[in-house]
Amino acid sequence: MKVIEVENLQKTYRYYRKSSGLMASICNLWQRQWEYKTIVNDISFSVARGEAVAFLGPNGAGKTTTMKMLSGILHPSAGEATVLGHTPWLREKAFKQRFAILMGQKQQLWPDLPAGDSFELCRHIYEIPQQIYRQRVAELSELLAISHLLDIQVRRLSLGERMKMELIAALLHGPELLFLDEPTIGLDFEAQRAINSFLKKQVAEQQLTVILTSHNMADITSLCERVIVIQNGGLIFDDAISNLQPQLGACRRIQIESEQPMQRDVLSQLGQVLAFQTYCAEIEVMEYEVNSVLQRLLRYVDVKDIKVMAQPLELSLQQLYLNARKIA
Ligand SMILES: Nc1ncnc2c1ncn2[C@@H]1O[C@H](COP(=O)(O)OP(=O)(O)OP(=O)(O)O)[C@@H](O)[C@H]1O
Repeated sequence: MKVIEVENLQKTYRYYRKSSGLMASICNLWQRQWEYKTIVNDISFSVARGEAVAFLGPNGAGKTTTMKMLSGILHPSAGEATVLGHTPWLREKAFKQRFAILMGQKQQLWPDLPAGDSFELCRHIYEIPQQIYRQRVAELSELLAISHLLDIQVRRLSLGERMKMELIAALLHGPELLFLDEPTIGLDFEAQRAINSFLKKQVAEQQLTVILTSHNMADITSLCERVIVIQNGGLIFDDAISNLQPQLGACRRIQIESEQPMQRDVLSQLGQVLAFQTYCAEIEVMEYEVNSVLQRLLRYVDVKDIKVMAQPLELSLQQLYLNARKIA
């Protein structure tokens, strides 16, 4: 069953440029020079129930704008979208009951109230039956290990604790679809891990559908198997993460530790030298060359230890952005 279906979605903003100074401000009241900027350009994709999809792209690519359209915050300029069987921008009550949006940069809980009070407010807004509400708060706060903090004002919580509270608030009404925009921004490694493993459990056990936007590769690899990439508002990739590298011509990194001093020249004949110190180095080679490079390495270098690693995801993405720019 499809939870999201998007066809030729487009968003163009109309805005005017304003020169600085009082005179320019006065002139602007009569004479405005309108400009148009297409932020999301004709994108189409669909997402099935229970899928966790990473929605990626460089800064300003149009990710948040797309999420805002799919959650009904923004009206598109053209195109169609059906989310959980609803047209999102009609903002029907039945639709609002079935999804949640969580933005790491925006605080949705009342800072002066304890999170528990804000949850009560959510209970009233979403008309959650008392028993189900109590059960969910207990379950979710226990899973995130913050049951003891429910009575503390939100502004007194750490960033990680606040984010966990925000997650509970988003999940209280049992949404089937969750839009996550940079959920772990600014969080330390431990808090990131706790939130990611919690989300993974929700996806696996509750068949929660997740659309995740993040610049943190750990969020993406721990939760999503599929990735949609947009650049300059256009869709440039939609496939399994594991297919991102093959499409680009996958690279491998070889880390070498040597018993004897190594020669940089020798290594540069085998691959691209990424790091070099006398006794350890890292080179990058194409995946299909790995076997022959390893054989030659063992011949020329007195190897103490050797590690072959996949290219980091962020590099694959960078390469994808570059390739798309060249084609455009
Ligand atoms: N109201 C607006 N009027 C004009 N341009 C806008 C408006 N809102 C957003 N933009 C522009 O739309 C572009 C895309 O913004 P958006 O927030 O969707 O990007 P993003 O992919 O989420 O980026 P980031 O990764 O930096 O969060 C940006 O260049 C931004 O300046």
